[in-house]
Amino acid sequence: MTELQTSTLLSQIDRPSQLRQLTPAQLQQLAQEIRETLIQTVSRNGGHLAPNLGVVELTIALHYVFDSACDRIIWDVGHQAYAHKLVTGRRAQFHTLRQYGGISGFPKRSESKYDAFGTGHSGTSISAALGMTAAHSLKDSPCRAIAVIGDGSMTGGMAFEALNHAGDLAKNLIVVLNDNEMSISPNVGALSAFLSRKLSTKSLMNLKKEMERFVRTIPGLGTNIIQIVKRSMDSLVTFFTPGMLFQALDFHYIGPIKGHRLDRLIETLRTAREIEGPVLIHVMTEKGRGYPPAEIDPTSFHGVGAFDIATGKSLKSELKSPPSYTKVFGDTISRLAYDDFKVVAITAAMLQGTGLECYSERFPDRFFDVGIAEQHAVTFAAGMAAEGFKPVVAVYSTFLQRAFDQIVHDVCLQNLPVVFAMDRGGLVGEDGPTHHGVFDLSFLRIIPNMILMAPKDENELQHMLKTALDHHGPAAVRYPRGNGYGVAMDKNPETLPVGKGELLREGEDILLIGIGTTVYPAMEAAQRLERQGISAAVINARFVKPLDQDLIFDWARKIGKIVTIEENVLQGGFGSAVLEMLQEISFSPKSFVRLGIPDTFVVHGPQSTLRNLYGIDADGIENAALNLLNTRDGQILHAIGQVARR
Ligand SMILES: Cc1ncc(C[n+]2csc(CCOP(=O)(O)OP(=O)(O)O)c2C)c(N)n1
Ligand SMILES: CC(=O)[C@@H](O)[C@H](O)COP(=O)(O)O
Ligand SMILES: [Mg+2]
Repeated sequence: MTELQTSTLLSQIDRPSQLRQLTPAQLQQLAQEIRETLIQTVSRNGGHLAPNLGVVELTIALHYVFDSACDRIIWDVGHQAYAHKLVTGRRAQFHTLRQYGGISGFPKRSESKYDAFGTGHSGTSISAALGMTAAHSLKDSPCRAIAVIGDGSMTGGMAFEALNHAGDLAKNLIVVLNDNEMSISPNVGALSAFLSRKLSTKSLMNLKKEMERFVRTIPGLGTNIIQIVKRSMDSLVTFFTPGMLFQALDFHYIGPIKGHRLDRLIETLRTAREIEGPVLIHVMTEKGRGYPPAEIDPTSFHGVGAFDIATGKSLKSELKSPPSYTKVFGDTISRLAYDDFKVVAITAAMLQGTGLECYSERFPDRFFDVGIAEQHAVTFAAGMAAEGFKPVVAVYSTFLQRAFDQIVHDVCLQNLPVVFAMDRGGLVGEDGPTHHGVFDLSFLRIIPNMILMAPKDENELQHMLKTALDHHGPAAVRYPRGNGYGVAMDKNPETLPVGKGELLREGEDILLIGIGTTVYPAMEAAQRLERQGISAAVINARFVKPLDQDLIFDWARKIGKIVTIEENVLQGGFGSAVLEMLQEISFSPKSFVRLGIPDTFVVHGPQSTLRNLYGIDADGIENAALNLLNTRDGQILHAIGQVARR
């Protein structure tokens, strides 16, 4: 073996096969260098620090044992793939992590041949790895597929569907269960409790040793009897440990293994590679390992903004900023739950992210964290609604996508009063295409019985939540990632008239109709247009469904030139709804432009950059309005997102 002679080993690793040239001591040193790089980079760019620090040794071991040019390593969620990126040829770009134009914070097939499968949503790795394993077998390929899944992600139904199928297929799949006893917050559920039976495992191991010793002291027992006792003790140990579950699913179970011991990991992975049939390796790791602030508070360091390395403190300005929409949601729902004991809140492992921490402390009996199980969350809510409760499913827009059928079949078809509080609606920023919540207006507005609204600011959010809870059927409120505008908050949340928008500004030349985050930019564009002698009317639609037909038709008829603006895909979204409504009443506007996200997956980058890119900020709306006013009457322009700049 040629040893690499350098103090910075990482700078010499251009491809994973080079890891095999390193000595055990060098591999340890590399782990240290990777940790330093992770801390440095994430402290500047933000990102998922604690999950990544926890899998440094596991990443090295996987790339050491497997030939990742051929074998497929699939990272579940993919928020822990930074070390993988560092050793697979992206070291030089790593400083651009999560930045616009830079490398993604998640595995991405278009970014590297080593990113075997794109991820961002939880629970997909075992299915994908099993699909690859089945494909390899059909192709007669020797390549292996390895799913690396966290204990949190293992709480999702899809992971179990895949395990069930894998046991049946009996192919050579390897699943690495990365157990740090944490989801974003401490992991919940019976499975989690079962997996963490380590103490009992230890005591059972001791018991086993003692029994063996004892049996050997009994005179006259032949080796056969001793072997039988030993074997029964082995099954006893497995029976009372996590192995039992996976063995019942026809997996070979190995573990629990210490996940920061490179030698153990390498040895175990080598063993697993030689086993016929599906194998599950249970690896115990520590979230945040090697950076004390993250070890102490792995939840805050799960995903962080820029921070000071010495103190671990956020570098976000200390200046008082307006409350986030998430905070306003949490405060409002607590208030509404105080007034009405039938209000219950449900999260799918996003306690902090959805702003339910205070609520969960005040109303522990009426709070349910179901694990990373959005589909179950929705049908669970439907069950509670059927019994007269008013469930609020607090969920990121992007994660609700996977519960579409539950919304249709279990909630809307039965017209049950479930409230969907959809945080992170619209462009979320640095997490990128896996996390942008830009489809919800389209996929929810097509479902009968659903009402769907989006607030223009944080004050309107509290009113919409009250409106949703007062409604006698399914209701969805969609709001963005980030802070409100700092507007005055009305003292009490009020019920808004369902299906009514508001006219914010009268005008004569052009009509701007915004929804949610696009309303204030539309107002700003209108002010800029006014300075150029153009009079723009602005409507805040408030509801995507039902639309305020009277208000929109009234102004559409008066002005005839219309721009709709939405932070959603144009396909089937808000603008489409307005067009359909006008067509239904046989009204043809003189010209019509829809601004929104075109038929594409939006990359990662700051929200402001992305909004500008797709022309849904004040600049874009102003430009679109000027372009439209320069066109001949009688033209219906179906703008596709980016509008040509003047
Ligand atoms: C479908 C879905 N729901 C929610 C999330 C948000 N989320 C990202 S990571 C995470 C926790 C994952 O826990 P685990 O798999 O144990 O990984 P760890 O962070 O502990 O390494 C959650 C809930 C997601 N990515 N996908
Ligand atoms: C990986 C994942 O899905 C979450 O950690 C997500 O990145 C959180 O996003 P927010 O930062 O918007 O809460
Ligand atoms: Mg975990």
